[in-house]
Amino acid sequence: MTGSAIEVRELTRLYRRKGKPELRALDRVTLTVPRGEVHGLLGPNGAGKTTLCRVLSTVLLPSSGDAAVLGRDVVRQAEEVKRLIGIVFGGDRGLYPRLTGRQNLDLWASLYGLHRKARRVRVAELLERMGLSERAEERVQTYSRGMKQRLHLARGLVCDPGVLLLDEPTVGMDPVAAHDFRELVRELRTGGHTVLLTTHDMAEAAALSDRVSFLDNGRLTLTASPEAVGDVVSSHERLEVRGLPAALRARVAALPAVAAVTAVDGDTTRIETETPEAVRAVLLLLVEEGITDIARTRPSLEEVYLHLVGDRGMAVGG
Ligand SMILES: Nc1ncnc2c1ncn2[C@@H]1O[C@H](COP(=O)(O)OP(=O)(O)OP(=O)(O)O)[C@@H](O)[C@H]1O
Repeated sequence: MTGSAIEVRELTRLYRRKGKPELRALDRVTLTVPRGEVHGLLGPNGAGKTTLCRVLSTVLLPSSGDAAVLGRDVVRQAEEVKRLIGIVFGGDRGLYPRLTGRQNLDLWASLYGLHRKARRVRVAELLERMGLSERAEERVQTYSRGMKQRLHLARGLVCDPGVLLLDEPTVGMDPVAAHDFRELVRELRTGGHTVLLTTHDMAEAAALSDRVSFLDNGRLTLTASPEAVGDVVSSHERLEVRGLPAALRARVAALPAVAAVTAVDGDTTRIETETPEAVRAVLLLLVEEGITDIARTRPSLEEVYLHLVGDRGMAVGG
């Protein structure tokens, strides 16, 4: 395979389930992430993001297709791949709560075969970088979620990996902790690391990523720069109209490229459109019918994301 950081070709992963048909968690996924890129992998719950991370980190075997990290095949060269990647999961998984922050990192570094002296230096350096030095001698169970997550990131960086897999790293964090964490990811990118960031937070992906991909039901539906995602956003608009009679509501809903017409409250109707022409057509019709109480707004990134993935994406932001 090529010199890309991550190269995935026609990757399929099935899960066998008792008494049910096999579940296709990844369905012929093809993705190339060049070295030094922060790549956002977006998708609703169950889209297959974690499965892809697991295959890349050699924990799960592909059912078919290929995946390589820094040119090493995840199946045939699994041991090499393990040394080239760092994995950071959201939540509490993988930390020992009764050990201190320093002990956790030291343990991890010893698993990577770092000797005592090198370990001490590396662990101190990472604690400092993550802003955890002051609390390093305290048990992890006393840490806030944001601190745990920074410790996770430090753990992922112990072996100075070329490729970092961040799986929902800011899930459950308060906004300040999430902001600080994102700053760290930006620093990593400046330092030349390649990052695959899985998230269902579209705004986070857009803020951090050079490119983003959308995974839905195991299929990769789109890979684009966040700016291009912005184009998707700007082609969607939302009108909020007061006093729209039911008969007129039905006529609006029947116009081409009108995505949704929903009641917001007793008197307000929300009309979502997918093209600039649709906005014009709706406005013309409303004005013709004497309806003038209309507000135009842009949907949030999350809302566009919902459009892309449908109601399977209802857990967005959750
Ligand atoms: N060990 C397993 N056995 C059977 N099905 C599984 C297993 N692990 C995951 N799945 C299923 O595979 C699909 C993809 O799951 P995966 O965890 O990769 O999604 P995800 O995008 O990471 O979701 P989330 O955002 O909820 O973490 C889901 O339908 C899930 O229920």
